[in-house]
Amino acid sequence: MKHAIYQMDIVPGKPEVNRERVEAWIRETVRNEQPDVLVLPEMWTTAYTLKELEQIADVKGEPTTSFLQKLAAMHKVNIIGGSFANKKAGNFYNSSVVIDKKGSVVHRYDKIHLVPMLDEPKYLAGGTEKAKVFELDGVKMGLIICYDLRFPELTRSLALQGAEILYIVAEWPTVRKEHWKALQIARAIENQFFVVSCNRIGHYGGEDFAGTSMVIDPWGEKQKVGSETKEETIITTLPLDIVTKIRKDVPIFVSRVPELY
Ligand SMILES: NC(=O)CCC(=O)C(=O)O
Repeated sequence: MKHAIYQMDIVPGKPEVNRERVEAWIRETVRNEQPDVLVLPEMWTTAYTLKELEQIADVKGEPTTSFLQKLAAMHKVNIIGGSFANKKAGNFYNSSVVIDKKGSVVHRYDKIHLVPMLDEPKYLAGGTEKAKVFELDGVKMGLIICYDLRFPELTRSLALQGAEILYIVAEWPTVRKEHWKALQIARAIENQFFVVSCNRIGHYGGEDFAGTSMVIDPWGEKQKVGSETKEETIITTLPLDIVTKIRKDVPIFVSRVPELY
């Protein structure tokens, strides 16, 4: 399964400009690489311009969802749609969508854990739905958003539902970059799935963002690591057959004794 990850430098508060950039990136990446799955970062339409959300957030997932649906169907490519600020029933959420090659929405997720260090709880409401896996091309997958990475209970639940790939879409600051790297490797090893992350690069609101988007295999080996300083596209093909082999060789899902903890 070939992936293209867009480690994007987001233009703050300019959804139209960011959508134009994403459209051009998708067109070019599909033409050059013919990937099966494209991956975008967290809050890629606006960055963390939380004070401006009333003016620039999506409403009930639009226009971003239709925009991604049109591009997925046109280019026959699956899209892990990163996340975007989204107004629903009077609250703002950090929402993600996943679109398949036909342009159908196969998954929606609102970020459950809001990050205090970037003021999310002041401006956003946390998701209230149980996290679920979804399928693209017959493969079970899970998706979390940035700060969610610190909560192993969430990713374990996705692994127990059968996820073979965990996507992490992020705007993770450089100041905590060692946490970003170590936690992703831990999640891959403890759940024996691939971790594919897409972090933004660049600066906003006094923060530098860490880039270092990663592809980690279920053994914990880094297959690809993005730059810490520049926008780039990371291309990788995941050998999914190793998930079953590793789960057989180190059978943690058989050895668990959840009734004791
Ligand atoms: N956008 C985020 O959720 C950032 C998370 C973060 O900075 C951290 O967990 O540290």
